[in-house]
Amino acid sequence: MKRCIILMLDSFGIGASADADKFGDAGADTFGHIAAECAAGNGDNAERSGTLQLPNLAKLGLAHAAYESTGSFPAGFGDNIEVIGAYGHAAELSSGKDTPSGHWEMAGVPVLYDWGYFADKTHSFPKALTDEILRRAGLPGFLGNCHASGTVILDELGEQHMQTGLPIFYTSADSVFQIACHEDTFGLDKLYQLCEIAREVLEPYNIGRVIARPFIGSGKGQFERTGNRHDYAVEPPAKTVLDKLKAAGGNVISIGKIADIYANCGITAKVKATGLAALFDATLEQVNSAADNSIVFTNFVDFDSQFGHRRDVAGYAAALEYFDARLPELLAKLQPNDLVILTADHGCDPTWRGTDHTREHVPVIAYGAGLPAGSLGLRNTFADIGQTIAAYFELEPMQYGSSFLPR
Ligand SMILES: O=P(O)(O)O[C@H]1O[C@H](CO)[C@@H](O)[C@H]1O
Ligand SMILES: [Mn+2]
Ligand SMILES: [Mn+2]
Repeated sequence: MKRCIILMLDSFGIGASADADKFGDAGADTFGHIAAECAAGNGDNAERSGTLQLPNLAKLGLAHAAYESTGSFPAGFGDNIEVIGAYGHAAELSSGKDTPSGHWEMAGVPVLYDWGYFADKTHSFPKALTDEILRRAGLPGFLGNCHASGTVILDELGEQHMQTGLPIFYTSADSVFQIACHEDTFGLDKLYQLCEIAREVLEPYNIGRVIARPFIGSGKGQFERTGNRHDYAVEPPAKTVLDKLKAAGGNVISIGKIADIYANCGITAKVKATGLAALFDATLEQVNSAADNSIVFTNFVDFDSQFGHRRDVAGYAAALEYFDARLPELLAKLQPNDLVILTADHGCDPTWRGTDHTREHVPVIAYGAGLPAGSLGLRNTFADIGQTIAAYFELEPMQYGSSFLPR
């Protein structure tokens, strides 16, 4: 029986990579800075306090991977534990530090071209673009037209949106066109239709994702984004290891955002879940039932969207501790030959300036399938994971990456 369980901790970087300076991210370290802030007493909230405690992740090799990435153990972690997993840190080959690039590269397909970006912080979108979207949607105008944090812009423009019915268009340092609309006053279906129009009109602009950002609430300070977020990604530029397993008759079970991020390519089943707890529950359920030749692939988006982009150190720490506490439940469900991979798609250091992603190494933790415990060292591309998965399922090798599975 062969099953691979991929746990993608969205944004959980473990230290700046050699090329981080090109992104303004030299010194960023999502894991290290969260641990340092917690140890300094700056990571307390209603749910947690004090030093960051991740005993189960550390046992798999997470802290050792961070040590090899940065040259020091994160505060509160050390060499005083027996590591049972194979652990490494991987640099990104793709030119961007965005979610699709990180996910596709992990699955064997780095993005070596540049995405289109809306670089201007204000008046971000070309008039011809927004005119065409509005014309096709039959709307008289729009709000926003800037770089923004998706929660801050709701406080700024949410009420005006409810009064006027005009959608909020915004972007960020990522290759994204985001549309925020109220679920009740604008309507969810109308928002999805608008996003589909935008996806079409954006074709020549080479933008990675259009994202529907529905929200609810009555006014400033009350608005909340809902789990009905939907990402409209372009398709990966080549076949990923997911496509290859699907073509070979295997199962690829998406939990959470995975199917959206791969534009449904290589996916055979989709499970929706919102929030860290529900995503973890859904993962356990699928690990219970997944057949031979399956990938169970979960994106834990909250680390990124709720805490990394929100620059919420305590929230990020609490979420990590929650994930860590539940990890033994997953390990207890594994079949003898199952392979667990724990990784991330980029960093999003909550102590860093701004609200964008950070260019970092990601953890490469592999456990099971007869892999010996110990260091996998620096991996030059996230695609080493995809190549490993291809080797595990005895699929034809991917173009990029080297497998770390013992032969
Ligand atoms: O601030 P919010 O809307 O969460 O946006 C974040 O989420 C988007 C997709 O990752 C990026 O554009 C990033 O800036
Ligand atoms: Mn991401
Ligand atoms: Mn993000």
